[in-house]
Amino acid sequence: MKKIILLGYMGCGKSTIAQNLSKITNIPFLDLDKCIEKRANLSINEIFEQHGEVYFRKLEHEMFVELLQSSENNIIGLGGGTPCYANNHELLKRDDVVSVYLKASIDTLYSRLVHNKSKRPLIANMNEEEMKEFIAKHLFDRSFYYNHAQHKVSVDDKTVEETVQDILEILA
Ligand SMILES: Nc1ncnc2c1ncn2[C@@H]1O[C@H](COP(=O)(O)OP(=O)(O)OP(=O)(O)O)[C@@H](O)[C@H]1O
Ligand SMILES: O=C(O)C1=C[C@@H](O)[C@@H](O)[C@H](O)C1
Ligand SMILES: [Mg+2]
Repeated sequence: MKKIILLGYMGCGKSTIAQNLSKITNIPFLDLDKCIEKRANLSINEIFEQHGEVYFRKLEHEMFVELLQSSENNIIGLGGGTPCYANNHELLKRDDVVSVYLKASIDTLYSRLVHNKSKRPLIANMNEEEMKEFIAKHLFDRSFYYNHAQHKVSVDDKTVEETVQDILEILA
């Protein structure tokens, strides 16, 4: 069975959707951010603060490659930036994976992130106006990489269950 990779911008629902998909399919879920935190014994925020983003991106790439190398069946939820560094986007095209971009609009992302930004170091210190502009520009830059996924699922105005159903149809 192929590994299932969920990707997309911060707050698009990778962790939430992957957990629910995992319950239905009985395929174990691995969250790349959580794997990195465990390996470094630090939170994502602490890694950024103590070692900087470049160090984080290196760890992120190594951990992603390691997860892909394991023979276990998994659903892997990537970090929001994973496809955009270290040529990770090329790994989304591999024959032994099914990669799905959870595509969310700027408004959807903003409304999900605005009250829930403290654990996300890239936006933690922004006010609401700064955040909206940041998301718009950042999403534009990152879309090139996200679009390397094999499949795209729009998550706007959908419940968790509806998005999970869309992914099950891709996997069928
Ligand atoms: N229909 C929905 N689908 C997914 N998440 C939703 C939905 N409606 C609300 N949410 C909320 O949006 C947030 C999505 O956050 P989640 O941590 O799953 O995103 P993420 O893509 O993993 O972000 P990050 O890249 O920062 O890890 C959660 O708080 C979740 O409860
Ligand atoms: O979008 C990003 O670059 C990030 C998203 C999170 O999942 C974490 O991987 C980290 O906060 C960086
Ligand atoms: Mg997540």
